[in-house]
Amino acid sequence: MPLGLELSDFTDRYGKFKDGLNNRSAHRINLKDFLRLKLDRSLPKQLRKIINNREQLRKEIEMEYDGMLIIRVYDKGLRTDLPYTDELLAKVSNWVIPIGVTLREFIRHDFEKLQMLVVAGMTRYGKTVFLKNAITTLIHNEPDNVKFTLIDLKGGLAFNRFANCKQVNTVAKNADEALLALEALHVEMEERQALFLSKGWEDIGEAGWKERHFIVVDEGAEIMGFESKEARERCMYLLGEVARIGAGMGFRLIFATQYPTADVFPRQVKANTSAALCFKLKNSTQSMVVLDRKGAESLPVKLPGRAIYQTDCDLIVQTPYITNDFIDTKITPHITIRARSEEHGASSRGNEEKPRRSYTTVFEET
Ligand SMILES: Nc1ncnc2c1ncn2[C@@H]1O[C@H](COP(=O)(O)OP(=O)(O)OP(=O)(O)O)[C@@H](O)[C@H]1O
Repeated sequence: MPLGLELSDFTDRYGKFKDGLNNRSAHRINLKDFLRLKLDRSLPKQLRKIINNREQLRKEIEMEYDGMLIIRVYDKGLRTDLPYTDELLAKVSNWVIPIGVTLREFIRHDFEKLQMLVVAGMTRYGKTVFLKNAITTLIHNEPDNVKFTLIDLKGGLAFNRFANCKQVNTVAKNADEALLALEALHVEMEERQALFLSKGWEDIGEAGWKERHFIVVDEGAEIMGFESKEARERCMYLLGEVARIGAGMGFRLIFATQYPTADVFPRQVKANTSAALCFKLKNSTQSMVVLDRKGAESLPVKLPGRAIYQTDCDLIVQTPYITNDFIDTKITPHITIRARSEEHGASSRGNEEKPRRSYTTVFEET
C-alpha cells in the first residue's frame, strides 16, 4: 500500500477501477456457432461474423488489505442467484448460518463469534428473505436450543409462518407488542444476570447452557415512528440493553432496517455490533451509517441478494434465496398449535416450568 493511503482510498473508487477494466470489448469465438453454419452463399459472411464477434468484458474485482493491498481480478462477475438447497444447508451447523458466496468461497456467519448482526438495504433487495433464511437454518440445526422473539414492525406477515414453531416465543407485530416482548426479555436478562452473578459464572458458556435466544427485528426504523415518545425511547433503550449486555447471557440480536439513518439505530446496537449485511442502499450517507464507509449505494441495481458482508473485512456476496416451500418443509416438524398465552411464558431452558407472568410498562412524569 503506498504510504499515506488506506484501503478505503481504493474501495471508494471500486466503480472506477471496474469500469476501467471493462471499458472495451474482447474477441470471443464461440465454437458452437460453427455448428450452426448454413452452407450457402452467405458462408463467408457467417464466418466473418463468428470470427469478429466481440463481447463486452464483465471483469469483477475484489479488494482486500492484509498488510498488503490485494486486488483480485476475475473474468466473470459473481453469480446472480444462489438457491437455498439441502446441500447448502448441510454446509452449516450449530449457530452458523449461510451468508452467501463471494467470487471465491462460501461465507458463513457464526453467532457464537459475532453475536449481533445489523441487516440493511432498500426495499425489495433481500432483507426479509435473508432473515427467513437465518431463522429456518437455526430452527433446523438447533431445534432444541434456539428460541426466538420475532419483532416484525411491517405487520408480522413475513414472520407469521414461524409463529407456531415451538422455538418461537413471540411474534410482535406493532409498537405495543414489541414493547411487551422487549420488557419480558429485559426481565429475563436481569434475572439471568443476577443468577450468573450469584453462581460466579462469567457467561453462558461457563454456565454450560445450550440455549440461545435470538431477537430478530424487521424494519427497526418503524420504532422511530411509534406515536408515543416514551414507547419509542423505551424500545430503543431495551434493544440497546440486549446489545450491550445480552451477548454473554445467550441473547443474539438481528436488527434489520431499510432506512439506516443515525437515529434509527439504538446507540448501543451500533456500538456493540461488529457484523453487518448490507444490501443496496439509496445513498452513501446511509452506507456510512451501516458500514462506516461508502459503497452500498454502488451495489448493482435490480439485483436482489447482492450485499456487502462486513466483519473485520468487507466481502461482496450473493445471499441464498430461500423459497417459502423450502422453509415449510424444514419447519413443519417443529410446528405445535398452542394458545399464544401459553407460549408467552414458555420455559426457556429444558422443560422446567416457569410461572406465567405479565409485564407492564409504567411511564412516570419526572
Ligand atoms: N438472495 C436472493 N436471491 C435472489 N432473489 C432474491 C433474493 N432475496 C430476495 N430476492 C427477490 O427479491 C424479492 C424481495 O425480497 P425481500 O422481500 O427479502 O425484500 P426486502 O428487502 O425485505 O423488501 P421489503 O422491505 O419491501 O420487505 C423477493 O421476493 C425475491 O424475488
